[in-house]
Amino acid sequence: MKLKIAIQKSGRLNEDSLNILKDCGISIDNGKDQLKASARNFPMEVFYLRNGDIPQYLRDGVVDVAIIGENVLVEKGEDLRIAEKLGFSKCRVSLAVPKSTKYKSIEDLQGKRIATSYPNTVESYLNKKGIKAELHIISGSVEIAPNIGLADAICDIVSSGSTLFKNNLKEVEKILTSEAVLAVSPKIGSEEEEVLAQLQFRIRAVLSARLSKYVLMNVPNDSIDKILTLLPGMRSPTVLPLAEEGWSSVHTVINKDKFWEVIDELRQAGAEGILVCPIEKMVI
Ligand SMILES: Nc1ncnc2c1ncn2[C@@H]1O[C@H](COP(=O)(O)OP(=O)(O)OP(=O)(O)O)[C@@H](O)[C@H]1O
Ligand SMILES: O=P(O)(O)OC[C@H]1O[C@H](OP(=O)(O)OP(=O)(O)O)[C@H](O)[C@@H]1O
Ligand SMILES: [Mg+2]
Repeated sequence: MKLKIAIQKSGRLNEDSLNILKDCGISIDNGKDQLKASARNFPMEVFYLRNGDIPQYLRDGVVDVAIIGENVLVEKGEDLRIAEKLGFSKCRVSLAVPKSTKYKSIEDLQGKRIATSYPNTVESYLNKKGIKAELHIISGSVEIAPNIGLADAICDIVSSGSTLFKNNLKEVEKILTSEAVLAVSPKIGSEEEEVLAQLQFRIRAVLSARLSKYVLMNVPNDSIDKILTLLPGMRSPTVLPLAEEGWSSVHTVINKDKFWEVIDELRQAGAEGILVCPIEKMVI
């Protein structure tokens, strides 16, 4: 028995999906043109598929789990269960109009033409707002549509906003936010569920580690109390005496973003020789 997992064959999610499996200690025979590969050291079989086809494969039980953009689930797989959010490929799905359009509210889209690759997502958003519009479904390069007279507005993925900017468009409504997720087939068997639980355990250890840093610093003993109040997110830091009298080494795990917020205060409080190290795995 093997857990069948789908990942995107090529595109935005492919590399990060393979990386997270690798960080989970799972090595996959990497045949570039293969559509299916086996893991060497974990009961898993990998299927390389188009992101957009994955919800149907999950529903049919062709695969047990998949790494997929949350936005695709909203569009085509609202019935499917999300087991884990994976923290990469963060983006949003938004409505945008030409910069020159005077836009006050969603009412301005009443009766307008909207180009999109995500018709269900747009349709349900507009329905909720009581707006009727004409949808033009296109599969790519959506942002070009207003410039060639095909549409008055678009709905597509936005990340940095540079594609909108280059096409003279402005974002006017944020419909949803998305990131890569691990989605589960409703037909998954009980043995496969057990493997999935092992996989999730590993994924959580990898994701926690990615968010954290191991920090070490030398601190004069009379500053230890002050330093400990500055270090957020720790339960119990380790304090060890240095060979030099009157000094200690303080070790702790810290959220990687928090570190920059407190670095100046740590130094002012007397911390020296601060080391920030990556953590490979973290089991909480
Ligand atoms: N610019 C972006 N920044 C961050 N994430 C993105 C961006 N564009 C797309 N994504 C996310 O990556 C997923 C895959 O996008 P990509 O463009 O590679 O494939 P696709 O054309 O949607 O799918 P398919 O595999 O069916 O061809 C999207 O569903 C979305 O969740
Ligand atoms: O806000 P930005 O950072 O510019 O990202 C948004 C763009 O990224 C995606 O396209 P992608 O590059 O995947 O090309 P595609 O249309 O061929 O899928 C998406 O469809 C947007 O066009
Ligand atoms: Mg794309």
